[in-house]
Amino acid sequence: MSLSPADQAKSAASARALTLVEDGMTLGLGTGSTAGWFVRLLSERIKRERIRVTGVATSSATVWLAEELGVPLCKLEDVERIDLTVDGADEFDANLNLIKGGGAALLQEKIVAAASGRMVVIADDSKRVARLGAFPLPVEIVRFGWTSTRRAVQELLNGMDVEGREISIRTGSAGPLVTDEGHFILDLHLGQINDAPRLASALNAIPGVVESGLFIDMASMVIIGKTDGKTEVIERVVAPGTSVDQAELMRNQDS
Ligand SMILES: O=C(CO)[C@H](O)[C@H](O)COP(=O)(O)O
Repeated sequence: MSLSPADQAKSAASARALTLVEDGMTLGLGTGSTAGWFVRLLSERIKRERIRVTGVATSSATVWLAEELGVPLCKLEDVERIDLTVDGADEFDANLNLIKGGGAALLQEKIVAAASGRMVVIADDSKRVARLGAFPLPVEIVRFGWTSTRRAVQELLNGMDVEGREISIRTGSAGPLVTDEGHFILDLHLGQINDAPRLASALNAIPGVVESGLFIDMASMVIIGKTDGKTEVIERVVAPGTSVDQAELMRNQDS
């Protein structure tokens, strides 16, 4: 079967991430088309090599996919720790900070990533940016009083170093889209975010905001799949959670 260039890139990144998987691991399974590739390749490896791994899914969509492909799952509440999470991203920058949530799964994705020893992002080159923000930033909010929360987010943006300030409510087939956790999503059209850590903290301080799609200092590695099947790895050498200023990043190119 010949793959489209986009799928070639996603599958190359996923195959490289699969080499990090060891027998006996508990794995966080991300959401989206790239993470879907990882789940498919993982299922093939489980069947081929009979490795015993357990997945923790980050969305109902990933639960369905993993179940269909025979990848064993457990709930996050039933495990003490996740060894490795592999997930996609909507944008990543040179500090390995991310925008996630294009697939509306940012809340479970962030909880799973935070519970993981290591978060590895798989992506193609289109997700690499000099500054985060061209992709609308998803912010998950509770439904109660959501228009007040939107106003509070708007007021916050007025004092933030961003390029644009438009906010939209994400819609599904019948009004506002409801996430797996029963919330709404605001999409913040910011163009460019000049201080992502500050914006992430400020958003989380607003009552009614559950989480934003800014993943700051959470990823330890980004694997970039190329359309020719090669990969590039960007790795954070220091432990996740250390400040960006201290983070030294190492690049290595596959041949
Ligand atoms: O954050 C996500 C879902 O909430 C996805 O990881 C992100 O949207 C990337 O998806 P894709 O791999 O399909 O481009």
